[in-house]
Amino acid sequence: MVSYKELGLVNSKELFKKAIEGGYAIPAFNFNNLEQLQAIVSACVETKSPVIMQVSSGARKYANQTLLRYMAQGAVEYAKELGYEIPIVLHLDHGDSFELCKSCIDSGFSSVMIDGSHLPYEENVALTKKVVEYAHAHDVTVEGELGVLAGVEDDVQAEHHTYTEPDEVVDFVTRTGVDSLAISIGTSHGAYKFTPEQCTRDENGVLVPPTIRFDILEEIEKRIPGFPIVLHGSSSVPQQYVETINKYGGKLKDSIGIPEEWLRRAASSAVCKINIDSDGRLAMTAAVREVFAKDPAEFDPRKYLGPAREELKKLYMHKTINVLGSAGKA
Ligand SMILES: O=C(CO)COP(=O)(O)O
Ligand SMILES: O=C[C@H](O)COP(=O)(O)O
Ligand SMILES: [Zn+2]
Ligand SMILES: [Zn+2]
Repeated sequence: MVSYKELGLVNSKELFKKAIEGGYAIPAFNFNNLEQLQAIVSACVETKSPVIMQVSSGARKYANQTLLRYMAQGAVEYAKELGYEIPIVLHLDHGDSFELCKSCIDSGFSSVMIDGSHLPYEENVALTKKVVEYAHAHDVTVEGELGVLAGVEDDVQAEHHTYTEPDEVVDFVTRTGVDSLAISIGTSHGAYKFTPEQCTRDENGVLVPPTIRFDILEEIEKRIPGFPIVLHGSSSVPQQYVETINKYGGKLKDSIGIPEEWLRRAASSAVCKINIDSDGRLAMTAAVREVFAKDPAEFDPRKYLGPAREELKKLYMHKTINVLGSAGKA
């Protein structure tokens, strides 16, 4: 049993409070390996941004929960070495059971998500409340979810969005005691958020997706003013990465994300945590493919993971400065 406090990590409470007051959002970046961790920390130190480093079920399977926890502990020291102390939250992304949340809390996570959004409402309330009781006894913050995002979410595949029902949010947050609420307003996980048929084209022929449901976000904000809202599925799928990947042998078709202006708009409201994973995957893949295409004789992993890490750092700096507004807030 180890408390995150001994590891120099923080929970999300203060960060969310400041983010709502300041009209910006805290980045929540997923990590699975060393290069991603280095990119996250160095980007956020350089831009002086607080950060949430999150661990998905895929990451736990790939890299091992214990190793990832030690890496996050190392991140705190690494930031100091780089010359600036930033608040770092270690968060469980899409936790699916009480046992998993408990094991993360017991091993030093400072924040957990319990995603009961696929369950019937009363079961979601009961499960979330149980996690909150355990987490709060350890000063760990909890994110719950209402509404289901379309697309693949962990092992659950939903064909259509089930938008968050604004009428449910007051009951859910008061009965569960959650610290933040993830909502479904039309974003989705992965690099294929919209089909080209759902989009229109602007004067340059660039695909513009249909809008997300800001009206639902506004309704939710009216019901629970000042309560921290979380947006999942918030990658923008930068087209330059898609082009680079396809130029160097990749086959990504019709990859469309959430325009960054929309995320800026969300960040200036009660949305105070924005989850970005796919954009990082695209940045790394583009960089690796470019090295492989230009220098097929290369076989030192540092020679392709190094450029991937650099590209990822650039992407994350851009997100904190130009999209979320969290730069300078640490
Ligand atoms: O929501 C996410 C992680 O929980 C990530 O979303 P993206 O797939 O849009 O990056
Ligand atoms: O929400 C999903 C995240 O993007 C992580 O997905 P993953 O389980 O494939 O790591
Ligand atoms: Zn969910
Ligand atoms: Zn998610």
